[in-house]
Amino acid sequence: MDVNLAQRMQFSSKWIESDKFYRKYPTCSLSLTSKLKAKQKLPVLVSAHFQSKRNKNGHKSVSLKAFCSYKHSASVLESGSSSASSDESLILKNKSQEVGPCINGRCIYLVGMMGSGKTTVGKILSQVLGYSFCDCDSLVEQEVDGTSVAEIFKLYGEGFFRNKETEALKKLSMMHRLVVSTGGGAVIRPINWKYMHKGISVWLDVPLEALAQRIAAVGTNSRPLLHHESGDEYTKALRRLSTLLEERGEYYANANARVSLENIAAKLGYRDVSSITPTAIAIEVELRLDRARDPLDG
Ligand SMILES: Nc1ncnc2c1ncn2[C@@H]1O[C@H](COP(=O)(O)OP(=O)(O)O)[C@@H](O)[C@H]1O
Ligand SMILES: O=C(O)C1=C[C@@H](OP(=O)(O)O)[C@@H](O)[C@H](O)C1
Repeated sequence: MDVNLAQRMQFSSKWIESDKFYRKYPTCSLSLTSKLKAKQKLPVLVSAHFQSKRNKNGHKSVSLKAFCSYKHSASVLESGSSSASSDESLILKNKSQEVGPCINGRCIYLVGMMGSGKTTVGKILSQVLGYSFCDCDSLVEQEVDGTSVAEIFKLYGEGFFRNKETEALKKLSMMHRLVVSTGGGAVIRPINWKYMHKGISVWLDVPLEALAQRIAAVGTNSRPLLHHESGDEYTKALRRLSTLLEERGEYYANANARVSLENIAAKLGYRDVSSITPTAIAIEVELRLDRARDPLDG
């Protein structure tokens, strides 16, 4: 949606700068034509009525009506609606073009608890950055003749899996232009950090309840560390994940950047983190990569 607005806009009864609007509502696209930029000096009051609805596919649709009043007369400047998901994709693409040269081919390691979205977000990021995607668990499975992670745990134990995971991270650390989805437990070994610090690591910090909901929706079969609990899938996942997070929280904090879903929800005005799309999370990862570039330079 392309709505011409003057410099300031009224939104939800408070005044905000148009550039702040982008930061607060990254799914919205507003632009000033050069003609309107010139007209900014006119004493016009522009206000916008903004409505966001979710359609049956779960995609957010945003409609905006912009009003302009000048010398006691008011008129609708422009109105329209658009799907937030397509806006998000565009923002992500634009941000990738900015961030790409800064990260300069370094690998991106996504760390976080099981179910935090490392694979889902990692695939999206790799695509927009023109990187390859690698799932560290899949690499381990390949190394053990296609045996699944759950089977590896059952047949050879966790120690064997952790050694294979370290070997896989060592191999990956010699590569470039990869987005790596690491296993949730990769953070516990200091040697793994030595490898991951060759690239840029980002912690996807997702509240436990949301993790348990996601995992319960797909079942715990592929996640052997969740097998020992009793109860329904949600309770089982929540109980075990909370112990694991207590043990691991400080290790995740070793990452170069943290993307907190609670913070994204607050920023976007969502009550619940489950409304945040993987694309919106990928945008936030790129914003962090952008900010992380200075201390990482050189
Ligand atoms: N932002 C999101 N909103 C809702 N569900 C998500 C989101 N990100 C991932 N999921 C779902 O959560 C589950 C776990 O995601 P996944 O990417 O496999 O996590 P990880 O690789 O960190 O274990 C999958 O079923 C995925 O579809
Ligand atoms: O948290 C963990 O220790 C694990 C997480 C899993 O990966 P995901 O985080 O991709 O589910 C997998 O590596 C293994 O089941 C152990």
